[in-house]
Amino acid sequence: MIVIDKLTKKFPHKDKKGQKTEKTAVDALSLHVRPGEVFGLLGPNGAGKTTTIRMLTMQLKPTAGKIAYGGRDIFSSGEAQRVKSLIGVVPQHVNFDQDLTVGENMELHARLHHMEKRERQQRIAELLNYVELTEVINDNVRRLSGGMKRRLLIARALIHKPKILFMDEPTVALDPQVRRRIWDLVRGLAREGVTVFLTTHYIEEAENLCQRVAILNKGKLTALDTPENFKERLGKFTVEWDGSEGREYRFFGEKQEAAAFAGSQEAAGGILIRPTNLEDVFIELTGHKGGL
Ligand SMILES: Nc1ncnc2c1ncn2[C@@H]1O[C@H](COP(=O)(O)OP(=O)(O)OP(=O)(O)O)[C@@H](O)[C@H]1O
Repeated sequence: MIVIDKLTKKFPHKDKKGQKTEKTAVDALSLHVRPGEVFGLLGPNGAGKTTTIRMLTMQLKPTAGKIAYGGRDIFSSGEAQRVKSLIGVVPQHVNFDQDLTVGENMELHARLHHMEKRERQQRIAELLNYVELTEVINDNVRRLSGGMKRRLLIARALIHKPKILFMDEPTVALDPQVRRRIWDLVRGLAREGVTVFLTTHYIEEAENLCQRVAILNKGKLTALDTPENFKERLGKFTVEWDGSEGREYRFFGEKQEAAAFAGSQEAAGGILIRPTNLEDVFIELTGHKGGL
């Protein structure tokens, strides 16, 4: 179980006049993630997602608050090694050793985890097979496509069989086909009992992949629920039409209510009744359009 309690990060900041002040990137965030869950942290740019992941992966110390895995505070003394073996990290930006091959990059990471030679070789072969990169084991990492690099990042993060996998924007800038392949990999991991904590600003990703989603806005937890419950709470049916300032939206619990409302708006252009999606929820809660 991941327990996050009033987690806060403030950075030194200079205001417009050049005066020293502080910027709160993460503001008293509290939530739990269950073992084996795929949990999504969704939010617009600058919401504090990366800062949260960096604290969860011990790359950054919180200003206040607590993080515990299996009931133990990750920042208490003597915990670093336990946490390192418990977690795997897929960073937002590719950070391979550019002069090495795919296999050598994996090998380097396995050595960092003090794995023995035979175990290393076996695990590297198994993982490259899992992410379908066996054929490029001897290629320099520079030669990989964006999607292949992402899959290699995932394989590398799994080298020591972590119980919790953190993924920061795992499919950013990938085409939809590659994105779906990565989603399949994540689902497979969850089936094997790995807890996956991911950040994304792709609504579709959260909706398709995550059992529960937390919406972060300006560092604060705005809402937390399953994608289904979010949609149900807003109203499962959406009526949208061309208003005076762009598209307008109304949400309804029952299809008949939506149809009756749409009927009463006959004069409006482009009227449409459709199922509510997580993007509608996101816009209602944050005022931002997602996926940008
Ligand atoms: N090292 C830092 N020093 C100062 N401010 C920072 C630092 N890192 C992040 N911030 C600020 O904290 C806020 C949250 O940033 P963060 O990168 O966590 O957001 P994000 O939700 O991951 O955004 P994106 O989707 O753009 O990656 C932003 O206002 C950012 O400018």
